[in-house]
Amino acid sequence: MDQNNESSSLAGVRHVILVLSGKGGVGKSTITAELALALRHAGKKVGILDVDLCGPSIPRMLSATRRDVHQCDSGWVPVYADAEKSLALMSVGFLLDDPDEAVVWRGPKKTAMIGQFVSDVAWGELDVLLVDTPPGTSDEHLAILENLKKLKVADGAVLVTTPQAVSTGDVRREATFCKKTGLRILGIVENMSGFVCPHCSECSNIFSKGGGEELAKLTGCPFLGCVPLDPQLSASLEQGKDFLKSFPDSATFSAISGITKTLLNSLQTKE
Ligand SMILES: Nc1ncnc2c1ncn2[C@@H]1O[C@H](COP(=O)(O)OP(=O)(O)OP(=O)(O)O)[C@@H](O)[C@H]1O
Ligand code: SF4
Repeated sequence: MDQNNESSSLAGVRHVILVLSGKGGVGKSTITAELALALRHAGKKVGILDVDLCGPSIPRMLSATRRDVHQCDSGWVPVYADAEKSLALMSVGFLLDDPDEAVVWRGPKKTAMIGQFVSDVAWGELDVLLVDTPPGTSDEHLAILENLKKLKVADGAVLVTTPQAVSTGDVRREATFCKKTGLRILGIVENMSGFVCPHCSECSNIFSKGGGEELAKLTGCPFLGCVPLDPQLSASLEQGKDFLKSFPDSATFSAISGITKTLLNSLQTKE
């Protein structure tokens, strides 16, 4: 990370990674949450900034709903998802009176909120800050990128796709967005890649496979790996439980750990 941001609230953050997808519902928040948990298991201090203002799902997935954000001298104190304070979260979900309330804001209000998230959250020392974004390329994307670019702190993006999404072009548009805005693509994750049977743990490819790898080849970006569609993973997220802790012998655990290791290596080679 460029140390041009010494006085900013991100001064103690070593790496900032945006998690992007072309389409909604492909598992961007799931991958963000699982990457954060895997990094924490690897001994890293992690933060998640949820800029999906209209559909903030990070608080629920990490069992942190109905928590309040407090002020300190250096800004907003993030909500910690664990007692050790190694997983810090900030989301508009913490600022709403009712977490199910719909956020219906125009562009300028969203831009101002994201500006405040970047300048006012007292993250402290973090190894990695993951930024969960809405699908596509919206006001939120432009606002977060503009703010991060001013501070020269964005390491790059992880693109999440499903095996078949490459044919729709949405995710290719997302890759073009990264290229146009000068955001490095750290890698592509293929999510919902095969289905893990809840009874026998066998993984079957119900859709086509290989869309993520194909996209990586098309765009010249690294391929980070595949995460299967695993009912135990969605159940854990619904209940705000740490899947990686509950299912350490599963193929999904190995997949998420492998992706996290590759991502960490790519950050280290950049340092
Ligand atoms: N690998 C997976 N295995 C099982 N369920 C998954 C997996 N990935 C995502 N899901 C489930 O799919 C749903 C959508 O996932 P998620 O909210 O992460 O998508 P998203 O791309 O962030 O959506 P949005 O467009 O709303 O931001 C959730 O219910 C989640 O639990
Ligand atoms: S073995 Fe096949 S049919 Fe039987 S539970 Fe597993 S996936 Fe389903």
